[in-house]
Amino acid sequence: MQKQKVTEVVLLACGSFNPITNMHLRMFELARDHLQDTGQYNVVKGIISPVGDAYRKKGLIEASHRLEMARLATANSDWIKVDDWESLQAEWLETAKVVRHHYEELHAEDHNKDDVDTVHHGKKRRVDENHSEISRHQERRDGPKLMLLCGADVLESFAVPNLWKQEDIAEIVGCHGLVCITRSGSDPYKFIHQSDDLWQHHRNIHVVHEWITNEISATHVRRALRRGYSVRYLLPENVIDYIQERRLYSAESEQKNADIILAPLQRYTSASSSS
Ligand SMILES: Nc1ncnc2c1ncn2[C@@H]1O[C@H](COP(=O)(O)OP(=O)(O)OP(=O)(O)O)[C@@H](O)[C@H]1O
Ligand SMILES: NC(=O)c1ccc[n+]([C@@H]2O[C@H](COP(=O)(O)O)[C@@H](O)[C@H]2O)c1
Repeated sequence: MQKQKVTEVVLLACGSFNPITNMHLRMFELARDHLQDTGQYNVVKGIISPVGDAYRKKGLIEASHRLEMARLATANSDWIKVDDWESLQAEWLETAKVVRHHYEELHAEDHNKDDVDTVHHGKKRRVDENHSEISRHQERRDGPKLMLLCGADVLESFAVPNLWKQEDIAEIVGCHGLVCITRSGSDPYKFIHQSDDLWQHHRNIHVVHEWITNEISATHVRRALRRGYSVRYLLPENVIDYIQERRLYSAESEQKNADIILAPLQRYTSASSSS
């Protein structure tokens, strides 16, 4: 019997992580179990990429703190790492660009090994050229695949008018892959079924059903913190200590960016809706 080829996978989670919660960590475990159960994949690394301050979401505290909390939360993990590249960018970056950056990093060694002009230089090119380059590259190489890891709310946000560029969704889902964790109130299977664009790539979308309904969200955690309620068991202990020592979340911190009339994402969406 022919042995099935096992592909190495790196999981990338992008988000605010304001703050990181146990659910964010659990997402990685769920995704790894699910992919490895198929017998087709071996998950070798998880990357947490907190969004930069320029995202200007209401209540978003400084990236330096969000990074440090994510580092504390993953200190005991031998496979989940925190990456600061996205958070250090002066401007907000679309997720497709973050995925591209990490894909390039992963394959940088390969690129150095040969002279072939690959996606490494794709940054300056049009996105469709990038797509075919990534596909060609993936066909040629045995290197790890990069998959975006997210909750079902992010998948469903693909349908919010002008929030995501179609070519970005095609690049993320079509060229790389998506692992989506169910959240209560979401139905990712139905969502994928109803979208012709996503259905085209449905084999690249791995839906992981979280049977232990878990609605820990950073919003709930911040709310509890500013009301002085316990958040024990929702976040790692060392993250709670970090927050409490610095009094990071308060009514005041929740008002951060509240006066921003056009946050970068809205600017981008209104620009693309008028073009
Ligand atoms: N309870 C959950 N179940 C499944 N996915 C989750 C859950 N909580 C967060 N995620 C996912 O984690 C990723 C990063 O989350 P992010 O910090 O941006 O969102 P969040 O925890 O929902 O925060 P907020 O409440 O501030 O919007 C996203 O893909 C999000 O969908
Ligand atoms: N067009 C895009 O690439 C796009 C749009 C909306 C959110 N995102 C990303 O999704 C993640 C989660 O965002 P929220 O915390 O706003 O749900 C963030 O990393 C953000 O950068 C990307």
